Amino acid sequence: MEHVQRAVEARCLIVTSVEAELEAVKRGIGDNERFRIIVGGVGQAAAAASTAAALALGHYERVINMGIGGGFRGAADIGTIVVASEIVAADLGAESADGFMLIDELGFGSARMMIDESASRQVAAALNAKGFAAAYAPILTVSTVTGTANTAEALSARIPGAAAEAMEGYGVAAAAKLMKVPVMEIRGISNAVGPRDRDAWRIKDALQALEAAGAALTEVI
Ligand SMILES: O=C(O)c1cccc(C(=O)CC[C@H]2O[C@@H](n3cnc4c(=O)[nH]cnc43)[C@H](O)[C@@H]2O)c1
Repeated sequence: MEHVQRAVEARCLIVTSVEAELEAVKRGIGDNERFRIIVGGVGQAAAAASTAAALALGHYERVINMGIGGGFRGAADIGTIVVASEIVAADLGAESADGFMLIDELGFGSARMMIDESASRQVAAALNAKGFAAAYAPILTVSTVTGTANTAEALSARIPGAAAEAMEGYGVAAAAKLMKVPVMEIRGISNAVGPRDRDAWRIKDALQALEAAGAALTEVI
């Protein structure tokens, strides 16, 4: 009888913004066919389009948005990792005389995307067990990198407990939701959220954190 050997299908789709992030995650994951990593571009629109296209063309059990991100002071230091407990579109809404209104208040769905809680908690725990500081907390998706203390404070007040911000999570999560696939977001922290100082970004530290997160994924997923 003819023996038919099926190629191992990637079960998990990982979406980064740029090539350097992909390479860092790849170093952590190693030669593991269960994971496929793509560069989805910067910003929610690029990330959503790339993720939706990949999910339409392949079968995946889960999607993970990974990359570097800004950490809120007192919640996530540079070089640490934040695993999202929820993904929040923090600047999607409307301004009013009474303050900012998230899309929930406008009646257009929710700014909050549920994540795969069990797997996310396990990844954070696995990282902490290995000595890498990993918080399990809300990650904000913003269209503009925060560049002032005022905006950092406003975002912290808007979403209590937020530990990090980045620019793609909500877009990836929107595509995953459409395709009914569980989603996660993991960020290696490169900079503090607040007054803009690009020279102070520690990208190497953040990419090393991402590498550790990639390795932890192979133990949990
Ligand atoms: O210059 C490099 O070598 C380099 C290497 C890896 C990544 C980058 C990026 O600039 C990635 C852009 C990506 O970063 C996220 N990000 C990082 N910090 C913040 C922040 O404070 N607020 C919002 N987003 C942040 C974001 O998701 C961008 O897509 C450069």
